[in-house]
Amino acid sequence: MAPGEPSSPTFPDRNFALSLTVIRDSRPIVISGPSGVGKGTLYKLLFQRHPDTFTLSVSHTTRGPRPGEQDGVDYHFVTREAFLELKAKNGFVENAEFSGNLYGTSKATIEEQSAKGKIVVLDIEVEGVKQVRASGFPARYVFIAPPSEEELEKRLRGRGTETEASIQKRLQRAKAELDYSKVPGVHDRIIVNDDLETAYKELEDFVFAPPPADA
Ligand SMILES: Nc1ncnc2c1ncn2[C@@H]1O[C@H](COP(=O)(O)OP(=O)(O)OP(=O)(O)O)[C@@H](O)[C@H]1O
Repeated sequence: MAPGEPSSPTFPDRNFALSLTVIRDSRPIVISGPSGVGKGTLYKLLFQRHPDTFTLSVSHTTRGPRPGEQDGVDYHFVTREAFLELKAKNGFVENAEFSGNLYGTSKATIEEQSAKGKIVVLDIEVEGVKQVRASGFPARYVFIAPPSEEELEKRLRGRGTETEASIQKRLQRAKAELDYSKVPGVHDRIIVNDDLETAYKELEDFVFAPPPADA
């Protein structure tokens, strides 16, 4: 190029180009799928490659904070009484009890996080997905499926975070989750997480797609 000649912008890669894309559909994104399928891996990549665009929803819980956990960052830590009061006021899009503790995603939290200009991502279980759908709260739904049950088991074992009993419980639950994912109209997109980069690109394309006319 001759000195003084105007330069045309060139993008080093597609990720950089996409990171400049303004997201057109601002509804929260509900990600579900069996434990160990790679949901966290996929949305962490999305957050990393598009800084300041997304935020993970902060749940309410009645369990006590673990060392290092911060109120308002990891969870909103509340008393059982406060949780039930909010639930009575229809303040949750979804809630559930696990091991004697209550967990839920509040409408106010999603609205506050959205008001900061971020796209809120919810990582929730199938029962939660059903509740968000039933609540009528506007959202889009993506299900992450494993290439096979064998591969799911391999990933759960490979992660090294679960006991044998926990692995069996998660695999059992995975069967019901995979069955539910086949019900027409529940999810807007089903992504098979076989090759990570391929699955990531599918997620990225879904997330940056314009809203449908009826959304
Ligand atoms: N496409 C892939 N190919 C191979 N391994 C993968 C792939 N995606 C994720 N993994 C691995 O699978 C394991 C489970 O992934 P991850 O923890 O993201 O699952 P998850 O769906 O978020 O699970 P949970 O619901 O229990 O939090 C991790 O060790 C991760 O590195």
